[in-house]
This record gives sequence, structure tokens and C-alpha cells, in this order.
Amino acid sequence: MSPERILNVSNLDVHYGRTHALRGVSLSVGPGEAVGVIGETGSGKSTLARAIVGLVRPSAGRIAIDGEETTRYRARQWRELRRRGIVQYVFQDPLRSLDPDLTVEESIVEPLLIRGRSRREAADRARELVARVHLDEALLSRLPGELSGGQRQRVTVARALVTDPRVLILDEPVSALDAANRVRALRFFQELRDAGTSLLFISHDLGSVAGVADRIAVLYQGEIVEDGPARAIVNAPKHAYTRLLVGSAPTLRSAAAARADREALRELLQTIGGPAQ
Ligand SMILES: Nc1ncnc2c1ncn2[C@@H]1O[C@H](COP(=O)(O)OP(=O)(O)OP(=O)(O)O)[C@@H](O)[C@H]1O
Repeated sequence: MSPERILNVSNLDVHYGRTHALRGVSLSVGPGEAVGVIGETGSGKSTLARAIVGLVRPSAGRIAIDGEETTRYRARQWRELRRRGIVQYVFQDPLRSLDPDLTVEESIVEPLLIRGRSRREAADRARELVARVHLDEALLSRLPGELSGGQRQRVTVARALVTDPRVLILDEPVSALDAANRVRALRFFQELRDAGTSLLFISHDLGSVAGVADRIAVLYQGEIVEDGPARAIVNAPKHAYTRLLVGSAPTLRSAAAARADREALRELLQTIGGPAQ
């Protein structure tokens, strides 16, 4: 496996009893790269994420995180890896992943206090992180139940960032958000990626990952049927299932059509010697 990849999954198989949930899945994420995994419900997206963070045991294949092979890790080694916080998994449902009785500040600082940091240092870091996810500092004293869905989601991301992870796995990060929050969240994920955090986006919706992902892998019935640069997947999907996904994302289709029109016009202008804009 190439050492410069932050996350490397190769030929991964996962079984749940008789259900063969993942079949020969290979995927890699480089430093500061955003990779999207898209697929319909039941295609195996969450199973892949859960296998990467050690919550599901693969029946075959290999996983390496930041150059360290984790495939045969025992519980103690997983605990140590989680303590170091190199990989963080942000679950789909923020309400379920935040303790309802802890304030935003307590939720964010908890992992730091466990690591033995002082309360003062942890509180400073909480303020820094809420600013980073574009939340008002006044929300630090609120409980999760007193926040909007978009705010809660940013709190879960702030909490995941507290350990400076090299890779962040985001399970359906924008599907529960309204349009304005969705745009804001996607912009924020771009900032994170640009600052060097590797991102693995998991979603059923091609439209919500296409704008952020550098590469996209399409998961269908437990197998990756297509994998490539996001632009190629959207503009020239090869697999029939990917074509169906692109076809059912109207904004993507019209953006691709508009781009094709612009390119055709540019070519025409060049042939007739006009201004090539
Ligand atoms: N704990 C489990 N025990 C048995 N089968 C499971 C378990 N978890 C998932 N499965 C099965 O494995 C397959 C993949 O499920 P998975 O949850 O990974 O899909 P998904 O793409 O994340 O779906 P969704 O988008 O609905 O969350 C499905 O057939 C599912 O029924």
C-alpha cells in the first residue's frame, strides 16, 4: 500500500452472517484530499465507514490508516488509535451522537479532559473550534436540544476536530440540512480540506458531494462500480448505475449541459477566429 495515502482500503469484504455487505472494496484518500462515496440505501456505505474505524470486523482485505495497518487490531489497539484521534467518524444523526445533558462546551472539551489537558486549555480550544465551524461563542453554554439541526451538526464536527484528526469520515453530512445550511457546511468542508484534513464523505446524494469531493467512488450492492475524479464521474459516467445517479440530480445535469454548451461555443469561436473567452 502506498505510504503517502492517509487512508488505504484494499479488497475489503464484510459479511453480516449470510449478507455479503462489502465485496472487494478498494479506496484510498491522500493528504488534504476529499473523497466521496455515494450509493443508495443498503449499498454498504455505513458498513465501509464502520469497518474503517474498527466498529465492524472485515472478513477479508486490508485497511491502513496513516501508514499503520489496522486490519488485525485488537480492542486495546483500537482504543489507543481512537485516543490519538487520527481518524474521526461524524455520525449521520447529531442528536444521537451528542450527550443531551452536556452543554456544547462540555461536549467539545470532553475528549481533551480525558487526555489530561487542563480545564483552562480545553475551554480555550472549545472557543477556537466553535469559531472554526462558524458558530457563535454564545452557544457554548447551550444543550444540544436547544440548537438547530445545522448548529448541532457543526458542534459534532467541532468535537471531532478537537483531536486534530488526519482524516474525517462524514456520514451524510448535509442530507438533514436546509439549502442555506447545506451550502455553508459544504463551504466549511472545503476550508477544512484546504487546511490539510483528509475527508471521506458518505452520501446517497451525488449532488451533495460533487461540489466538494476531488474524487468519487460509486458503491452499488457492496461493490465499487466506478471510481474517478468528481468531474469525470459527473460529466462522463461510465457505469449504468452512475448514469442513473447523475440523471436523477437535475442541478448537476443542467450544470454539465451548460458547461458542454460553453465549451462547444468556445470551439466554434476558435474555428471562426472570434474571441475565445
Ligand atoms: N448489523 C447488521 N447486521 C446485519 N446486516 C446488516 C447490519 N448492518 C447492515 N446490514 C446490512 O448490510 C447491507 C449494507 O448496509 P449499510 O448500512 O452499510 O448500507 P448503507 O449504504 O449505509 O445504507 P443507508 O444509506 O440506509 O444507511 C444492507 O443489506 C444491510 O441490511
